[in-house]
Amino acid sequence: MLINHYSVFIPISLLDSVDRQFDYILRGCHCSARSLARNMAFEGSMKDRGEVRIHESLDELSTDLADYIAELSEVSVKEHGVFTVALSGGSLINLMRKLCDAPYNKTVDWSKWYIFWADERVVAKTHVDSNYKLAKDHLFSKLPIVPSHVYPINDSLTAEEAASDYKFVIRQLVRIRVINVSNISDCPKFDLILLGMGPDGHVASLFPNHSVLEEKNEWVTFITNSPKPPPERITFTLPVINSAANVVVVATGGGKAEAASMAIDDVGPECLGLPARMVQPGVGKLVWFLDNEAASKLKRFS
Ligand SMILES: O=C1O[C@H](COP(=O)(O)O)[C@@H](O)[C@H](O)[C@H]1O
Repeated sequence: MLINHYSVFIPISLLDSVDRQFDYILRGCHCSARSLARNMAFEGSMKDRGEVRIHESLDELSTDLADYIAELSEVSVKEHGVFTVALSGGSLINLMRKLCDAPYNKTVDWSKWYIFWADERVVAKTHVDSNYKLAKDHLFSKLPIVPSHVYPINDSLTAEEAASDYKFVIRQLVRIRVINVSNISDCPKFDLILLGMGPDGHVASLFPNHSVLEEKNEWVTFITNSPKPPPERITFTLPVINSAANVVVVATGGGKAEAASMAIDDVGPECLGLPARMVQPGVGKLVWFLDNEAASKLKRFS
């Protein structure tokens, strides 16, 4: 027997050690009754840190992530005719791979997708380090996305020029209302910004203790001294990320457990400057997709 996408509240007796700020939902995806217990995933929400979804396996996480993105796409297309989505690079792209499979490849209205990058390495679009190349090779070359709806950075420019050019491109699309405008800032309001998180807690190309975290005026900025190679990058700023209608942060593996705890748990002021913790959409929704390893140091889920 297959049981798909059911939800059941955990008996309160099982939650004795859990802070009551959370509403826990026990959720099984695509699993047989016998394997139910093994395939369970936890889902909870916590004030301004958003919703946290913890998965037993990468396969289950990928399915839930694809479901979630497909749902947001449907809602956005219904509400304003398009789905504007900003991608990151890294492990996120492989975790989005299920979007290329049934049913999503047929059911999602790909013609309405407009694709941007929350951060990009300043390298040629054909370079192995390019976030555009990664997404193209593994995602949108396999999907019927309209080529003119894909907005890579201009790779013939310097980092500074590329950031300013990208901002211009986004501004034009805001002007013609392909991209919505935030009503809490003068920033674009992307329907979805998808972020990975590094073991140091960086998101997009916003690195810990970097002056880029202070940028309040620009939509897109650049760095030339990234602690993670390659050094030259452009990135959405925190005001843009925090103006999105939806932000998803995906982190997997034990190497990210400390950063995940610092980003999500109710911890001391020393964590407040961690880039992943500074992701705090003003009116949008924040959802964390973690596997067990990345969630292993979360106080509230242990
Ligand atoms: O350099 C980058 O790293 C982060 C995290 O990558 P991951 O492989 O650890 O998931 C990524 O989100 C960002 O887009 C990328 O430029």
